[in-house]
Amino acid sequence: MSTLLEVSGVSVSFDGFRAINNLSIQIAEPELRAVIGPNGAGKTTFMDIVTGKTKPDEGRVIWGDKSISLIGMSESEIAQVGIGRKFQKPTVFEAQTVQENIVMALKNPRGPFDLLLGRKDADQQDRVNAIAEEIGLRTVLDQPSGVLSHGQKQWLEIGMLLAQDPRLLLVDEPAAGMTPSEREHTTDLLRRAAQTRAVVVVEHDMEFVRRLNCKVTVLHQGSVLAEGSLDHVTKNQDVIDVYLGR
Ligand SMILES: Nc1ncnc2c1ncn2[C@@H]1O[C@H](COP(=O)(O)OP(=O)(O)OP(=O)(O)O)[C@@H](O)[C@H]1O
Repeated sequence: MSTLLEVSGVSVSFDGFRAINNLSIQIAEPELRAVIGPNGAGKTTFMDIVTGKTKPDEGRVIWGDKSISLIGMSESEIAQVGIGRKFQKPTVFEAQTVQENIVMALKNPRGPFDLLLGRKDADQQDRVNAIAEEIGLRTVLDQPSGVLSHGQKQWLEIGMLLAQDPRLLLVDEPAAGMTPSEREHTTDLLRRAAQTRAVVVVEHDMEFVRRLNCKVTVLHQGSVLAEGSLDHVTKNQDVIDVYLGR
């Protein structure tokens, strides 16, 4: 396991308010990490900084084996180095089938060179099938995405991100609005995805975080308040005071 992402001493202020305050977080590859914390702790802003949406006032964001700085890179450049982000609301193309949605998202869809080189449609279909299998939507590949349940749409969007083959996947509150069995499927899916890549999940639902069974980072006022196993951080008195005890 080596460090994939190193956020170090990062601060950012909005109109004089320090939303992120000397934040340092390291994510390994592969790793599954949960980020929790009270409203306004800076969880979304942390993801905004990693994806280039928000530029920090100070600090370093270092990526990959070559230790490149993500600061100064555009959002699309950052996506291209291998960082995918799933927002809370699913944004699948509802009129398109599950199959078509996954094909559209594939990193290297079949192009003119495939024809020249004699690569077959079957390669692409194998990839679509593998992703559909991984997200549990193999049996609904031909259905329009609009008819899927909320949970299925979330999985499809995760599948579309996996089709991009990211090295780091950032996932914002995946369990929101899901039924208990959909949550269970989602934890299994994320745990599987994190066997070969880094997956960072922001989530408020403690039962969901427990099922993820991974290292947890607790943010508070833009800094790391505690880090370790869920049992370790939930015993921390500061965490109880600012988050769990409320
Ligand atoms: N663009 C912005 N302009 C001004 N203030 C902002 C902006 N983005 C975030 N903030 C403030 O920064 C702080 C951290 O916000 P952030 O959304 O990162 O917290 P969060 O931990 O994701 O909260 P939640 O759990 O409610 O989603 C909040 O006080 C928020 O109001």
